[in-house]
Amino acid sequence: MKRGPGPDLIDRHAVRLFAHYYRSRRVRLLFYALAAALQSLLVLPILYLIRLVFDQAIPEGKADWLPLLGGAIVLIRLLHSGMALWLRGIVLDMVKGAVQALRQDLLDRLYVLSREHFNHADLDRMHTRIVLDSERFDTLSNRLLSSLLPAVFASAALLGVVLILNWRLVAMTALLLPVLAWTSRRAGARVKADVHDCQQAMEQFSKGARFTLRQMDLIRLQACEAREKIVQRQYIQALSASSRRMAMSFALHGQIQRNLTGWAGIIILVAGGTAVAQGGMTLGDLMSFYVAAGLLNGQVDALAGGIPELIAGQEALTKLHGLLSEGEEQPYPGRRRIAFDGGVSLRGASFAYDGHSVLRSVDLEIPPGACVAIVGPNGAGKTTLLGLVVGFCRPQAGSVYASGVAYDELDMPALRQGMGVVMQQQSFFAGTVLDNLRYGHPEADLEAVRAAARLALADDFVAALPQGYDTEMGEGGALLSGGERQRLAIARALLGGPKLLILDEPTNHLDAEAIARLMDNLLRVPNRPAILIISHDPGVVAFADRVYRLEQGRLRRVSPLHDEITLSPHG
Ligand SMILES: Nc1ncnc2c1ncn2[C@@H]1O[C@H](COP(=O)(O)OP(=O)(O)OP(=O)(O)O)[C@@H](O)[C@H]1O
Repeated sequence: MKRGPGPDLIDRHAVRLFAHYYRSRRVRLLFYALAAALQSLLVLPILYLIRLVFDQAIPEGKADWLPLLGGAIVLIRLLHSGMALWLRGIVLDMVKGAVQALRQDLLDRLYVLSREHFNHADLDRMHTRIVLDSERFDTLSNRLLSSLLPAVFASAALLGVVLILNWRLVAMTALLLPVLAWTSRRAGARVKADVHDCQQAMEQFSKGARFTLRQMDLIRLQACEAREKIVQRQYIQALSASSRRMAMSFALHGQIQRNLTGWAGIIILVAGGTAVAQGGMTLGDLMSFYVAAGLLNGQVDALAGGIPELIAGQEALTKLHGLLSEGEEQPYPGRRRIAFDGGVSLRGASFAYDGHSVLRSVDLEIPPGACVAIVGPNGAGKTTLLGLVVGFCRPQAGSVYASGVAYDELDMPALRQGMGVVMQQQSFFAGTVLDNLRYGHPEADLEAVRAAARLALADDFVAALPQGYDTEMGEGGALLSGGERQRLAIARALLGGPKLLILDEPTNHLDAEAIARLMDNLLRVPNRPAILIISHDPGVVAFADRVYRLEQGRLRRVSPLHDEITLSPHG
């Protein structure tokens, strides 16, 4: 597997993204930091009491002081614990709020991205990032605010204490600092590379598992079970090996830090013990110094031990930054809402996919209430043309208009409320027939749903299903036939009472009699919508008021009875 990123330990995009989600919480954060600092100061009276025990109570034989001093220390520790719990509550509120905001932004971002972006993106990877990396942001935030920030304050307070108690001893232990910094950087770079590899292996594994779940039919039909199992096993092995490597480098990092801070304790014992033996320091001073240094040691351990998690969180944030800032956005950002009458026109519209020209200066008029059919060979660009009408993509030249207003000005989600669309690949989710039909129109009552279903020739077969409209459809509508799905897709498109009905090959699962009945129904829909229909079926095209033929990027109007309507998909 490819090794991870270079030696730069800090990524500024990740830091900025983190700061972004805590900026609005900065007052709370400041309050929390002050409270955490106050909490860390509680160690001072404990150190003072320890000093009293060794410098006065024991040497002066004041045994009755000892329970009192011990009790005072216990009380201060209880106060410390109470504050710790209270601070934890504050941190959790902040962290969960920030994670919620990040997840919201990630999902909101999806609605901004264009259809082309989704067509090109690795959706499984995007899914893994949204779910796992936002969880890593949670872990990172918790670690940073709950343990690292208090550890910084506590370390500062304890450092002050040990400096006051004996700065020479501190200076001696400070000799270890350059070693600490150097090893930390080296070990950190290794941790970063291993974290990167492990997160990539996790994405690959997740992607593989989702492929198996989604493409089981394909795998079986192509007899690829054995091959898939080998590939999945490789992903699992890679994940296992990289997560082991990552855990080992976390452990190595921790051990190096712990050893170095442990050496500091030895220096204190040797140098401090010598000072006491030579009368340069009291035993009480040494004991409180030793306890303070021990506590400082614990805090430094907490700081150093958190570094691997910070690195893992940073990696996650870098990827999330990419998700939030990259990608092609939806083509029409307009806000204007209009009373849409179903009329759409394209004027001089040209469209190319990455330089591959599909539509050339196309003019198309769909008057309100008219039925317009488009025919043409496979790959001519009919679905692309439909994408322009729906506003999924915008022409590189020319414009599209709804009721005479350019799409550039329009609020597209509002405009689409006036459209009913049946794409070639219908979208159904695991849920009941009713859930699927009402998607987008939750207010529709059962009678309205049934009326739409009757027009789409779906009501009879749905009523005959075991649970009628409450029958489960399965993922993608897998529990129904192709023709049944097609009728339901048309019913859903009709449900909102659209002004423009757009149908891309809506009848390829229907027989001639069903097509005739369906077309007849569509033309008798109350408040008849305009209809744009792409079809190779003569039975469909015969119902159209206008027929256009799309070939080699050009759209020509042809007579419905004319020979030019070659309906074969092959031209
Ligand atoms: N998202 C895309 N990115 C790049 N090229 C695309 C994309 N979608 C379609 N194409 C290409 O654009 C051309 C027109 O495709 P389109 O789907 O519009 O044709 P069509 O007339 O609807 O075909 P069919 O009758 O087979 O459904 C084809 O050459 C196709 O390969």
